[in-house]
Amino acid sequence: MDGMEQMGARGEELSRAGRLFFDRGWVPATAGNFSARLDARHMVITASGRHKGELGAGDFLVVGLEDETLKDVRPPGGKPSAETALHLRRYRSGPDVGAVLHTHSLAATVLSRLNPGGVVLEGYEVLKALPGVDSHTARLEVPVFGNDQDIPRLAARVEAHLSAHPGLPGYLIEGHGLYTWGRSVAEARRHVEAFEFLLACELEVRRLSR
Ligand SMILES: CSCCC(=O)C(=O)COP(=O)(O)O
Ligand SMILES: [Zn+2]
Repeated sequence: MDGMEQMGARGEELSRAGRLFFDRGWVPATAGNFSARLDARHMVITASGRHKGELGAGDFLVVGLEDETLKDVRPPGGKPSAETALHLRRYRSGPDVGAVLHTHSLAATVLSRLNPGGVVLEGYEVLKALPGVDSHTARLEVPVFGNDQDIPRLAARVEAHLSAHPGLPGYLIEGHGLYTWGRSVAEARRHVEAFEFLLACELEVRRLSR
């Protein structure tokens, strides 16, 4: 597959994920952003401000992973996601990161506000959909980072934590949403589905236990 075909194929996968996530209520309004690795030096990412349930071929841009220059802007003049630095830093952490997905569900937003020190998920069978988890008895502490409009500064904080805690499959930003990733768009999408299910369960358990 040449570069253009790669971009089209990854864009199509990301658009399908966007439609699913919008239908589930995980990317309201223009919230969320999605990216996929094209090769060792490039990623494709959603343009800023686009409706993630209605993405088409003109809603993606190619960005260099090392120098961050825009390689292909369609339509010309489009700007990459405001949260591009959070994606770039994930790809730079290693070749196993093939896609990065960010959602803004109600559960992720509310739980991250209630638990700024981290959200603990344990006792759920669906935890096994996440990498490195082989039993419902596992205890996953999902870190919560304070929100920040300075995205490169936020990305630096996130990556410092992730490199000190290798194997973490995702994180939350307080009052904002979920970031997760995978080796492919399909794998990252599975991680979004698992996290969103687990976070919704956790919110419901807490609500019913009051
Ligand atoms: C409308 S939500 C505020 C911005 C945001 O958090 C987000 O995920 C979408 O930003 P983008 O620039 O990627 O459209
Ligand atoms: Zn966001």
